[in-house]
Amino acid sequence: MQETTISILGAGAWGASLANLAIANGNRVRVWSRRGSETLSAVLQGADIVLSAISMKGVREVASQIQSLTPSPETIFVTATKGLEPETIYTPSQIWQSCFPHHPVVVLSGPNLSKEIDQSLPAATVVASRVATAAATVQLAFSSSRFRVYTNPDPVGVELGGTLKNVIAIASGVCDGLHLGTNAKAALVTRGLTEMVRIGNCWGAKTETFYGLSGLGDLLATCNSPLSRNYQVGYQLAGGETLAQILAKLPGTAEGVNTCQVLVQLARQQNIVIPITEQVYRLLQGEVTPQQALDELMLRDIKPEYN
Ligand SMILES: NC(=O)C1=CN([C@@H]2O[C@H](COP(=O)(O)OP(=O)(O)OC[C@H]3O[C@@H](n4cnc5c(N)ncnc54)[C@H](OP(=O)(O)O)[C@@H]3O)[C@@H](O)[C@H]2O)C=CC1
Ligand SMILES: O=C(CO)COP(=O)(O)O
Repeated sequence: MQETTISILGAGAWGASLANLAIANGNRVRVWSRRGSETLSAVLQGADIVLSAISMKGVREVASQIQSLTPSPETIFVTATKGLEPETIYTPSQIWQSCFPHHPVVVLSGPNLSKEIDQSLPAATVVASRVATAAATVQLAFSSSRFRVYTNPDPVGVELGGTLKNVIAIASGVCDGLHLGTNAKAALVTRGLTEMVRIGNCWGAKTETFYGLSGLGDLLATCNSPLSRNYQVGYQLAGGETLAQILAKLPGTAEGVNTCQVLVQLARQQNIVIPITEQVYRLLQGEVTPQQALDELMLRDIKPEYN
């Protein structure tokens, strides 16, 4: 296998898992963390691929720092973050691309609960870019018998699948926490996917992308797994804990909490109908109880399934 030099930014759960996958494939891998001893400049030296697994709140800051280091024009930037920037409503790949307009940017996203990947359980993911050769390079660097990597030409669609499903995963945690049953869960996930497509189309994402691994695939994984931090937030809200209590003890980042706020702001500006996301927002704000949110959704005006 061709040896590639990969610099991974962020030594959280997902950064560490991706580093291990890349090392196992024989790549030269360096990991940067703001808490570590190595400088960003040293870790980026000679990198063919710079992969960011930084949580949303740190992406802009780190991308700006790298701008001043003028990386080689061949460097491929890969983003594995699943969130939205509140001030600009940019996705992480849009931030990277705006900071590095002449570099290829690749999105890596899929049903990839890091704890399962750390146990070497099989998983699949998607690497998406407008630059097909860049996606192929990343595919080759990460593909193995336990991690199957597909390419895709719709980066924003792939990225939004991973980002938008986090809000539905919170709702799914509530659904299971209230013991609403399998029919309710199926309805929630299916109508959640409809909301994801509706929002995604505003960004110009392709509808079909949401029916792939990075959309439906990741939706199924996170809506059905207690390993998902977003699911855990919903489950614990259903148990009567406050958001502040839950976040204080949550292991790592639940991006869906901030994503939900950004989506509601966008939907209100652009008249997009996203009732599940609206109810998750109201629940996170403490404006409704889980039972009230459920009643609001069930008692909406009756309508055709598609319109
Ligand atoms: N865990 C998973 O299963 C998966 C996670 N993701 C996505 O990957 C992203 C990271 O998730 P995860 O690793 O689980 O989260 P963690 O909370 O475990 O790690 C977040 C990482 O981001 C770093 N970070 C945050 N803010 C800054 C900043 N301002 N400057 C530098 N570094 C910063 C943290 O550094 P520090 O430790 O110093 O705070 C940490 O290394 C999220 O967007 C998540 O949705 C995607 C797929 C799977
Ligand atoms: O995105 C993920 C799996 O694909 C991880 O989900 P959580 O961030 O909810 O843990």
